[in-house]
Amino acid sequence: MMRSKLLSLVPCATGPFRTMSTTTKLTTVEVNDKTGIATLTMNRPPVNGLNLDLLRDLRQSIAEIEGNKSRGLILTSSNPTIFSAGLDIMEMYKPDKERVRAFWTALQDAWLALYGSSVPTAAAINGHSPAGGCLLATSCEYRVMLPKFTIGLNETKLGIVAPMWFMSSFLSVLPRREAERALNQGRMFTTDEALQIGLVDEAAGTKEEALEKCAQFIGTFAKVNPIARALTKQQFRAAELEQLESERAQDLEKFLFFINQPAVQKGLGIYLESLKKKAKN
Ligand SMILES: CCCCCCCC/C=C\C/C=C/C(=O)SCCNC(=O)CCNC(=O)[C@H](O)C(C)(C)COP(=O)(O)OP(=O)(O)OC[C@H]1O[C@@H](n2cnc3c(N)ncnc32)[C@H](O)[C@@H]1OP(=O)(O)O
Repeated sequence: MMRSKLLSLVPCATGPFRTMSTTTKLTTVEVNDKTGIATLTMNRPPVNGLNLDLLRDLRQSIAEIEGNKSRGLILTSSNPTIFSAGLDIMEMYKPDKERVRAFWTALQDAWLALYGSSVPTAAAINGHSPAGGCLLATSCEYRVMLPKFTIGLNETKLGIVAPMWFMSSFLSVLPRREAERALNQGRMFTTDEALQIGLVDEAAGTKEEALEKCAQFIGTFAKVNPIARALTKQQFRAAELEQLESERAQDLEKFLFFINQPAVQKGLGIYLESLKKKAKN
């Protein structure tokens, strides 16, 4: 994919300074040359639905951030009210056989890249973050969320089951008892509830404040040996990463089998209709 490079002047909390910015249609990477922190912004209107292209783009941007020696990665959204609406249901509803395989493989790749990233990661959750959106946020090491939005793994409410590795990310943030209950209920948490339970680490009043708090978190590693930090993080996350790495073919087949069940297709169709009806009103 062609990626246009440009240098731009952007305002930020500590004043305007130069950032190196790489833009594709679906994500933007901006590296602040003072802090060395990269901001990875999802930009797929209307709701940052995670489709094949966005997932591939995310993975490519994560690799680029690791390759350019950034000091950390902040994941956020260009949409002022939606971090990500999760997986694009259109990829799973009446799917094309080859595309849906590529889609799930791209999701596995994106998760492995983000959860296993060697750089410190934080999510500035500047909007709603259901299901796959929550997966991305909980794959990061730190979360800062803006008020009056919701976050959670709501899969059971859609009649689908969050795979084990979705649960792994959730479990790396929440105590097992809370995680199990929330997943079984398909519960969406408000910002206040998420803060209270520990699903997010901090609340912020504005996106700028959220980005600043994420940068402060990444700054806490300034005096830590980066190789020791990265290896320590990898050791913590190795079991979950290895599990998906070793079972990804079976995971794909399980997904395909599940998603092709007539009852699941029917449920997704009804859910899509309800979303579209709501959007019209
Ligand atoms: C035994 C083991 C078996 C293992 C099998 C594994 C199977 C597991 C498979 C998958 C796991 C699934 C993970 C997911 O992420 S599923 C997606 C879940 N997401 C949601 O439920 C969110 C749905 N969306 C919303 O709640 C809202 O849209 C919102 C809060 C994000 C934003 O609200 P608002 O700003 O009011 O926008 P609209 O609702 O009006 O939406 C605008 C537009 O976008 C469409 N849309 C919204 N979300 C999605 C989506 N996730 N996918 C596709 N399209 C979406 C919506 O329909 C509107 O469209 P329009 O009418 O054409 O404009």
